[in-house]
Amino acid sequence: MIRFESVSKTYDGQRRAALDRVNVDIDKGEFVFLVGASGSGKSTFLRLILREQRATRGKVFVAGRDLGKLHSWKIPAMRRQIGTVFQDFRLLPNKTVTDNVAFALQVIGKPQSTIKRVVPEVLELVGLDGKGGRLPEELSGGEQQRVAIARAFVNRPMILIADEPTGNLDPATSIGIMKLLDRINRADTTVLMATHDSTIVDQMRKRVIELDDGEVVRDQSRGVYGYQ
Ligand SMILES: Nc1ncnc2c1ncn2[C@@H]1O[C@H](COP(=O)(O)OP(=O)(O)OP(=O)(O)O)[C@@H](O)[C@H]1O
Repeated sequence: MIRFESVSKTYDGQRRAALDRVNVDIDKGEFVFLVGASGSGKSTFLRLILREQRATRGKVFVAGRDLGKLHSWKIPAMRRQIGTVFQDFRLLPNKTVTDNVAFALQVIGKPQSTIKRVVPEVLELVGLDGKGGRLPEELSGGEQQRVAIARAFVNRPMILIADEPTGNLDPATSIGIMKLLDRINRADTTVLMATHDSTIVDQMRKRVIELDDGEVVRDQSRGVYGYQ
């Protein structure tokens, strides 16, 4: 589903590579934690998958497509297959929960009848039924993150990328969010999550890929946050 073949990325004007000859193969339906110190290259790794950045050397494949050869007009369609969730939720503050989720479908041209049917379904899936009429500011942080996950998942993407999704949440709320991501993963969505949350990584026992200074220094199935 995601394949990095000897991928290096050096940002313009930088001497050090943000990613250095990275080889990674992630299968459909896997759940993968991406860990590493600040500046180790996690966000760069995620940006390459979204084609927000291009590899300086090597090849990145998503769903069999070589992103280096992807025409720029094909990028939006490729990105539609990837849901994204961030630490800071990134909801539209003046839109209700329902409208935040519906908007994701409107922009890709889904008919109103589909939107009316699908949005309540996904809100129920994330545990927000009955809260569709609220504004983001009327929700807790955990609930706001559930809206963001609903929005990322409503189009049933093949891949869900989560960049520090529990970074702003307390431990109990974080567990709820992880249960939700686990459920989404069980529905055959490949989940890739960058995190500093060692408790979560240690509890979940999923595959762990660790970056250090742009290099993969560990790739462990059923791993923990740090070395054992
Ligand atoms: N747009 C950019 N231009 C130049 N250098 C960059 C850019 N983005 C990141 N870098 C550099 O690339 C390296 C990797 O950064 P990256 O953001 O991928 O790390 P990270 O692991 O996601 O860090 P964090 O956990 O703090 O989010 C760092 O040295 C950073 O300074």
